[in-house]
Order: sequence, then structure tokens, then C-alpha cells
Amino acid sequence: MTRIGTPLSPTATRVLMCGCGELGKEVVIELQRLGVEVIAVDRYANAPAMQVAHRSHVINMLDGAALRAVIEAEKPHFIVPEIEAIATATLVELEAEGFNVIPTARAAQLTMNREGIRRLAAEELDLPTSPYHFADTFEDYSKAVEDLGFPCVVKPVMSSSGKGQSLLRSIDDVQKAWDYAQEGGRAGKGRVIIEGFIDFDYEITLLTVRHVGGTTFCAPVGHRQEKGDYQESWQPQAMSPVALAESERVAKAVTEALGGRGLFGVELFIKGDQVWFSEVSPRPHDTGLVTLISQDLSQFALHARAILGLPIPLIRQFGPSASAVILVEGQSTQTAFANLGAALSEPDTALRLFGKPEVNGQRRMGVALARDESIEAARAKATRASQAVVVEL
Ligand SMILES: Nc1ncnc2c1ncn2[C@@H]1O[C@H](COP(=O)(O)OP(=O)(O)OP(=O)(O)O)[C@@H](O)[C@H]1O
Ligand SMILES: NCC(=O)N[C@@H]1O[C@H](COP(=O)([O-])[O-])[C@@H](O)[C@H]1O
Ligand SMILES: [Mg+2]
Repeated sequence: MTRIGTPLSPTATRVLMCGCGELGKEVVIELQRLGVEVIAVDRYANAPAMQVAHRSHVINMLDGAALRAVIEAEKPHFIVPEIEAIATATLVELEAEGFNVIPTARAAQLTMNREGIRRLAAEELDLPTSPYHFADTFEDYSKAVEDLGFPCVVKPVMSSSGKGQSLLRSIDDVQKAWDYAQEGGRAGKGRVIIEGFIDFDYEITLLTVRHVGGTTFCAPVGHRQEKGDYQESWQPQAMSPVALAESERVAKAVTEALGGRGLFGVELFIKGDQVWFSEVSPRPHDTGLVTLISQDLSQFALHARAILGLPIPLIRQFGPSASAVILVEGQSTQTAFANLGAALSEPDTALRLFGKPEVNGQRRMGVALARDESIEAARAKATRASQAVVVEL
């Protein structure tokens, strides 16, 4: 029953993006292609998705009153969270008042905090996860580390892209991991999760789309992380049929529990035929950037279709593909990217430069994409393209 009006007119179909990074930018582009009116919101001006939206607002998205004011003024048909750090309690209220939050306000709320999603997955759905404890004080944290033993992993309950995350190998790491977790959370100091280390063979993101016609899985995306942040991803990851079936079972259970319509990135650890649930994004996933070259409908196009209630009869996978991030380190508000001819000299390559207005420290500013005859060749080609880019601060 989907009907899309004319943007900037009384018939417009309006989407409000909460968060405007590289993932939101691609979603906005897909919505724009379908004639949707897009309002972009983030904490800083000229964020990537703002640059391709109809208009934008700069607010502190953790401030419930500010978020409510923007949403009441804009009256969007769909509110699309793009990051975890949003005043999700306000989204829950707005949903109860009749607004449509993607996929659901509860999904945004449960996944904003690692405790919410971990307890749902492990304790309610009985899905396999690493052993874990939560702690608010150094004392409780130390006890949890002692109980789980080394190696173990500590993360702020509110953080993403590895911020504040440490792998503890011995007693010597306990204090500095605590200090880093207290600095690194996106919403400031506070609670941490301590997880037993899973010695997996490989890890995947199972992109799962809940749409008007049911639930569809993309081919599994394999990836490599450093300090909790993604460096490269590829699709399809080779898996045993048993591990793939178990992965789909876990992804189906967790996405069904979160409900609503949209694309989810279900993160799983795999060892042999064994699968552990790690976490889930109720939105496109950074490792899913590979689908910009590996599928006819990227994860962003799938999210747009699912949000709007449009059918997804088939997802066509084009064969071995990879992505490699372009990380920039330093301080600049006018970063330039050179040597692009060399970066794109090979067939079946592509680049995304996100247009982030500032770098202060280390920031993901782009991604290189490639397809080839094998995963090894696609990964090597994407990495060559990424490394060929010359960054001028
Ligand atoms: N318990 C664990 N055992 C083994 N490795 C782990 C564990 N927890 C995290 N990791 C490693 O760290 C990576 C990042 O962890 P996690 O996804 O929880 O962090 P994040 O900050 O939410 O990252 P993102 O926002 O990019 O998803 C994982 O993909 C995995 O490689
Ligand atoms: N793992 C989550 C993730 O990749 N999120 C993506 O990064 C942006 C923030 O980037 P920034 O930190 O450079 O502002 C977010 O807006 C989202 O697009
Ligand atoms: Mg993760």
C-alpha cells in the first residue's frame, strides 16, 4: 500500500535520520532515489548524510527535549536511528504517541545499551553468547575479571566502533582497561560489560532484512577487526552448512524479538559448527559497506525498501567482493584525497569518500570496494585501492 508523494509538498513522504555518518548518507541517497523527503539530524554540522538530505538540524541527540522538539516540528512519517547514542526513551514515548520508529523504539533502546540486548539474547531468547558480567565499580569489575579469567574483553555498555574496548591478557591490563572504558564510552563514564574471550575461527555479520514479505538473509559478510574497529570486510564468507543454518536461526530469533521493519546487522562468532551471538545493529552495519559493490540491492537500498514497505523479491549477490577502510589520522578541517586515479585503476573497484568535515585523532573517512574471482583477490584489490589513496591533511 505504499504511496510516495512529492518532496517539499503536502503529499511528501518524510524520513528523519537520527545520525548522519557514512551509513546514514547511503540510506539517504537510496531514499532520495525514491523521492522521499529527508531531514537529517546529528550532533555536528555538515555531517555526511546532511550533505545529501533536503535539510538538517544540529542537536544533542542524547537530549530528549531537543530530540522531541525537532521531531514534533518536522512530523516525519518515519524516524530512522543511525547510531546508538540517541535519547531512546524519548523515541519510546514518541512511538506511543503514534510516530513510527525504525525498526521499533524498543529495538533502538535495547541496542543502545549492551546490557539490554545481551540480556534479551542470552537470558530471554537463550541464544549462545560469551559468558559475561556487568559492573559499575572497579571492585565489581575486578571480581568479574577474576571470575571470567584471562583473556577477557571489557567494553563500556554504551559505545561503538571499539571505543573504550580492551582485550585483557593478564593482571597488568586490569587498571588501564578500566580507565580506558571510563573515558571511551560515547555517553560518558559508567557501567561496563566484561565478556569471556571467544576464540573464534572467524566472525561474520549476517545482514538480515525484515520486510513486508518476510525475513531475508544476505550472504554472510566476513570481517577483520582491530581494537574493536572494522578494517576490512568481504562477502560471501565461506561457512559450513551447519554453521550457516545456526547463524540464520540466531539472526531470525533476535530480529524477530526486536520486531519492526528494516535491515539488521547480526554479529556472530563462529568456531567449526558452533555459533555465538555477539551483538546486533537494528540498522545498516559498517562491515556491510561491502554490499555497495557485492549486491544489486545494497544493505542501504534494502533498509530503504523495508522502511517504506516495498517488496524485496530477491537479493542478487555478484560474487567475491571486499571493502577496506580509509582511516585518516591527524588534525584537519580540509582533508583532501589524492592519487585517486591509481586507486581506481583496476577494474571492478569503487570508492566512497564520506565528506566528514573534520578529523581530530583517527577517523574513518572513506572506504575502497572491489570485486574479483576469489575472496583473497577481492580483499587484496580493495586493500590496494585503499592504500593507494593519498591523504593530505
Ligand atoms: N567476547 C569476545 N571474544 C572475542 N572477541 C571479541 C569479543 N567481544 C568483542 N570482540 C572483538 O571485538 C570486536 C568489536 O566488538 P563489539 O562489536 O562488541 O564492539 P563495538 O564497539 O560494538 O563495535 P561496532 O560498533 O563496530 O560493532 C568484535 O567484532 C570482535 O572482533
Ligand atoms: N560501528 C558503528 C558505525 O560505523 N557507525 C557509523 O559511523 C558514524 C560515526 O562516525 P564518526 O565516529 O566518524 O563520527 C555513524 O554515524 C555511522 O554512520
Ligand atoms: Mg560490533
